[in-house]
Amino acid sequence: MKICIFGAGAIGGYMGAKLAEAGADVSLVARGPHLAAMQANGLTLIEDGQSTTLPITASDDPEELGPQDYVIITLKAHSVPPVVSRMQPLIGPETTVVSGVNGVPWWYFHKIGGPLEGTRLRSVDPGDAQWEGFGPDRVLGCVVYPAAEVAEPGVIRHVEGNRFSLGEPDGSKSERALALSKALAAAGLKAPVRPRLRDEIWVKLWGNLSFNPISALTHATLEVLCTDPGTRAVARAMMLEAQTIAEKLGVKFPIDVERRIDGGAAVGAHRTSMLQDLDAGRPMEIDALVGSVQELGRVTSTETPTIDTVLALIRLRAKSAGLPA
Ligand SMILES: NC(=O)C1=CN([C@@H]2O[C@H](COP(=O)(O)OP(=O)(O)OC[C@H]3O[C@@H](n4cnc5c(N)ncnc54)[C@H](OP(=O)(O)O)[C@@H]3O)[C@@H](O)[C@H]2O)C=CC1
Ligand SMILES: CC(C)(CO)C(=O)C(=O)O
Repeated sequence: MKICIFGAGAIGGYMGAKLAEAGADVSLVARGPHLAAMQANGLTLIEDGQSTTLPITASDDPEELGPQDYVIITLKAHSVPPVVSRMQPLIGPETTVVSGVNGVPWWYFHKIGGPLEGTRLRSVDPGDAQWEGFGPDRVLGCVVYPAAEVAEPGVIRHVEGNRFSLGEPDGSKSERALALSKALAAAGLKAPVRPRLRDEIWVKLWGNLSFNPISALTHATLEVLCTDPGTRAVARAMMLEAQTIAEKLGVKFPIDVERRIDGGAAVGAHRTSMLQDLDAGRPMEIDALVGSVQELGRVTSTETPTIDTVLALIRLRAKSAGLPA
């Protein structure tokens, strides 16, 4: 089984290192100093205080790697549409594309059934680049739970978690989903195949939708913003608007908003990825995490006053920092 991880930074590097360690046929697409370091020295994973360096196939040229059984995309959401055409050499007739990206996935309305079947999402797939360039039938969904970072070029530090939930858009336990799940499990990762992946997408998205922009606007850690009564109320209002949208789309939430916010507080003094991106002058995943939910609000005729307000503020914050909004 040939697996290529496209955009092998923190999450893709972590998954790639675990697969390589287990002897899988895995290659990574990366760029810049991180790629150069992996090509020169291999990929180093720091996990549980132990550092392991592995030889790895890494390239910035998909032509060199050729068609794959699985292409696992672990780019930031906004980085995907511009590189769909560059990914084509990795894609053969049987290739499965796994979308390991936070936020509402571009394939959300594929095989959902009902009147919204096939609806495209401009916020996450402008110009239908992924819908047309991959084709939704190739897609296997993925919710990414681990936290990791690129400690220095070529070096991935695992922070916590090892679950990558997988799910077919139609909820089936397909052969391709089960085979990937087995390969990831053999690498020591948890990769359950879920019949209702969209439910998990929303529980994760609840946090990213609200905690991420609030942290970037206030520079507060998760612990602080989830316990401060004012910002907790803003997060709650955003999450309740999202819940109304999701339930109209058939989602069942296994927990309530208060428990989700308490879970955020329990993570402690974490600076969300959006705050880290803002501080580092990198584009933030605003459209995938917040704009997409506003778009789903329009699609389901749901009012989203708090999401609209926070989205306007975070977009302006990005603009003032000279970043894409
Ligand atoms: N990190 C985490 O703990 C978690 C992340 N996620 C989600 O996972 C996804 C990936 O995040 P993360 O791993 O943190 O992101 P990273 O930025 O660490 O990884 C993406 C990598 O792709 C590279 N890249 C970008 N464009 C290209 C290109 N055209 N060709 C080759 N390489 C490219 C980037 O290089 P460069 O640095 O030069 O841009 C970077 O190394 C996001 O959606 C994120 O929200 C989810 C859970 C936790
Ligand atoms: C906020 C958190 C921890 C989960 O909601 C996250 O995923 C992020 O920092 O992007």
